[in-house]
Amino acid sequence: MTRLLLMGLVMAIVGTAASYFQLSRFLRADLTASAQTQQAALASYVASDVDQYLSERLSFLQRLADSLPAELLTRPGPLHAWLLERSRLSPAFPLGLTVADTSGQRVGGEGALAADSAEFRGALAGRATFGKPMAIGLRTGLSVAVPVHNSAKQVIAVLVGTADLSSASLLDHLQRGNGEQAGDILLVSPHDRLIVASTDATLSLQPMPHDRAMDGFPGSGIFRNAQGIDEIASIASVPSTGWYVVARLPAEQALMPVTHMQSFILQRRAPAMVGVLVAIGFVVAWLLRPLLRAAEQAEKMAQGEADLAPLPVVRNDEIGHLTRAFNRLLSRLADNQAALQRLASHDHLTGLPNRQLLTDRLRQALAQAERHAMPVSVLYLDLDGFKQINDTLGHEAGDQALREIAYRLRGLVRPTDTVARIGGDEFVLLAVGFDAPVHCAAFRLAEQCIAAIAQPLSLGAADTAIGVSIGIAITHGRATPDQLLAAADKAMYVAKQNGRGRHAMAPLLG
Ligand SMILES: Nc1nc2c(ncn2[C@@H]2O[C@H](COP(=O)(O)OP(=O)(O)OP(=O)(O)O)[C@@H](O)[C@H]2O)c(=O)[nH]1
Repeated sequence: MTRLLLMGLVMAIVGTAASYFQLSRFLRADLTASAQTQQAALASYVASDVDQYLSERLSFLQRLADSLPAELLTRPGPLHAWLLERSRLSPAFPLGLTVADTSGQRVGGEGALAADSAEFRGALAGRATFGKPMAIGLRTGLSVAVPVHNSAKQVIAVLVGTADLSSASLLDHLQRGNGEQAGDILLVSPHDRLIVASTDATLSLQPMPHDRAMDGFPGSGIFRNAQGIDEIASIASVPSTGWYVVARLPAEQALMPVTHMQSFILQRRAPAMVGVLVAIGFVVAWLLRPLLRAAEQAEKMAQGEADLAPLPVVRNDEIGHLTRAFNRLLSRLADNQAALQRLASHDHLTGLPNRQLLTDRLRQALAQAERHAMPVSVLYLDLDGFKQINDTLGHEAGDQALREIAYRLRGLVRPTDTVARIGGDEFVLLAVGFDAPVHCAAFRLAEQCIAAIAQPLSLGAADTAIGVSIGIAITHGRATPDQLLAAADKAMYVAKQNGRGRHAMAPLLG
């Protein structure tokens, strides 16, 4: 039963472990794929939003440059007023609008201006150019420079607008895209190796860390970041600036349902498993109880502590079948035992009790005789001239003669008396409860024996006659079996010496 329970336990553990690992793997793959899709959509949405935000500002600035009256370039006051007026009309460049001549000298307006900056040089070369994001106070500023042309399409000045990248509108885009989920979105300038903006404000304008996502790996995947944490990240580019947007989410966060499912399995399945095991234990114990009882009973029988008796058949199942088969085996064993006992206590030729059984019966008879003051008589018979039958007619005929004589002797006594064969041609009759006078009754029985044995025996072709000498011994119980038999044997010798075919009486024993 312990082995069955152990087997059940192992099966339950293996089943739970298999479902634990299979479900975890399946759920992990599923969640990773859906998180990657989600991050990819988010990154490209934010990237196109940022691109639109910057393109709008660029084209607005270019329109402004194109509408700038050339004569204002020589009149700083009115130019300044013109720029202030445009700033008021549009919040696109809250951190300043500045006009510089081709040597980089500010002509009017306010805000960042650097004659050696890439954007200034780009604009001088006739290209609208984005500058490097920079901190302006607590804000993140981005300078955009566009050329101002004269009617001959020559660059006569540069208009620089400084947009606010930390402005609510840009962050709104990022935060709205980020939604409820943890993780963050970064706007990265690979050229400047700089984080331009992030939903995590502390990362804004920080140097770009070195990891695969940040290095511009296109598409989506699971990456290990600079802190050694696995992230599900997607990258989408912002074409107008060459920047890109990284939408990233800690893998642990994305795979939270896997952790929940695992703890659910461990917390719910473990008690259920214990319950199932207890139930299995009870059922197995109920099923095996008859078998255990039968085994116990059989063990007692084997040890000799209980009699060989059929086991009760409790149920009509396999165990009942086994119990019935065991009972049949038991019955055969009892038969064999009885046959063995009979062989040990009976003469195999005539079927009469042998000397051992005669001695037992004598002991019982003597004990009873002593208690009830009853006489016990023993007649010791030895055939006369039996050897001659063997010698003349053969051993087989001798056997037949012995069987016939045994049969005749049995017919002379009561069922409670004993006729035993104790030697080759020696028989003993044990008779109890003769009427008084006992010796007369014993004589009568002896004469009946002599007469019965004298009857011709049909052995082979001719009838044969045989005689018998009989010694009689009588006691009232105060002799041992051996003493009684020895006395009867001695008397039988007297009968032989007196001429055979007769009986003689031993002196009365106590
Ligand atoms: N056929 C047969 N003969 C047996 C068996 N057991 C013993 N005998 C023979 O019985 C004979 C008994 O010997 P005895 O008692 O000396 O023979 P007996 O001729 O009766 O001699 P007395 O008693 O002096 O008359 C022997 O020849 C044994 O071989 C048996 O089981 N079958």
